[in-house]
Amino acid sequence: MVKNGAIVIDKVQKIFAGQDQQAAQIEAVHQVSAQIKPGDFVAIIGPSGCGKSTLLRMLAGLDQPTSGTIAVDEQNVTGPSRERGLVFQDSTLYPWLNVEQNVSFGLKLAKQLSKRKDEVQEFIDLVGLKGFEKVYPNQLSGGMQQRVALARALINYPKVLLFDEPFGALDAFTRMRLHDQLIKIWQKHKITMVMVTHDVEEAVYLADHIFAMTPRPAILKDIVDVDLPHPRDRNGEEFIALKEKVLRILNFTGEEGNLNENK
Ligand SMILES: Nc1ncnc2c1ncn2[C@@H]1O[C@H](COP(=O)(O)OP(=O)(O)OP(=O)(O)O)[C@@H](O)[C@H]1O
Repeated sequence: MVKNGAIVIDKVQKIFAGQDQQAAQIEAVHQVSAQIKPGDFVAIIGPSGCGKSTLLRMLAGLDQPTSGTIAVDEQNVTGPSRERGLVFQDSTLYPWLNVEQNVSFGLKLAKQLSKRKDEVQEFIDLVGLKGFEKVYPNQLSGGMQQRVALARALINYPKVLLFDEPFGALDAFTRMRLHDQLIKIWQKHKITMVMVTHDVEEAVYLADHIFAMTPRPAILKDIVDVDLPHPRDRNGEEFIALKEKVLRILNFTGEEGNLNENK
């Protein structure tokens, strides 16, 4: 199978209507243009409420730009597609289905389960959940639930995987383990990854390119390239210098409230 996953974002703007006629419109994303090459890992970082999730939702096809276009492999994104997998912070697993059933749910809907049953186990193994096939979501830790969500997205062989703070609710130790697992999966499957995160260290640890956004409306302020081999040393000089560079671009001075909602 030919895997691409090239993304072209062209002058994308998103304006939300106010709640009623008197309420002001909200411009969440302003004229963002960028190109993401197949197999790149991009992190989108910016202040809370700046418009990161809105941009990601438009990449997913869950929202449409007010103006501008987004294309994946030269096809305009007009709605959700199995070729663009999604993993959110609170990935909702079906509580009445066990791990195996959650991962295979999409295959069952597409009537492909009997043909591709072996792959269900393959992806459960890939995310490190061997032995947990019959366990239900309420018996899993948050990190394990996120890995089920990842396996569920991966089984569709997406060209692009979109993440909205997938590890935001996890403790630091679990998050670091999942970072390493995700990098291995990314290297094996060569999927284009786009991850919204608040965490500068997470961005520098995972991404090839970091899109630094301004406070709302999100404008692409700068792109920081991270040219360090994996696995990256979080305490390495270059790593720390890159973290500082991103923080400088985001104008983070260390003062309280600096990375919080701006308006
Ligand atoms: N459906 C909507 N209708 C109206 N306004 C919206 C809608 N979705 C988002 N917004 C507004 O757009 C702005 C950007 O929101 P968005 O969720 O994209 O920010 P974010 O950068 O992802 O924030 P955070 O990091 O806190 O999750 C916010 O002011 C938000 O209130």
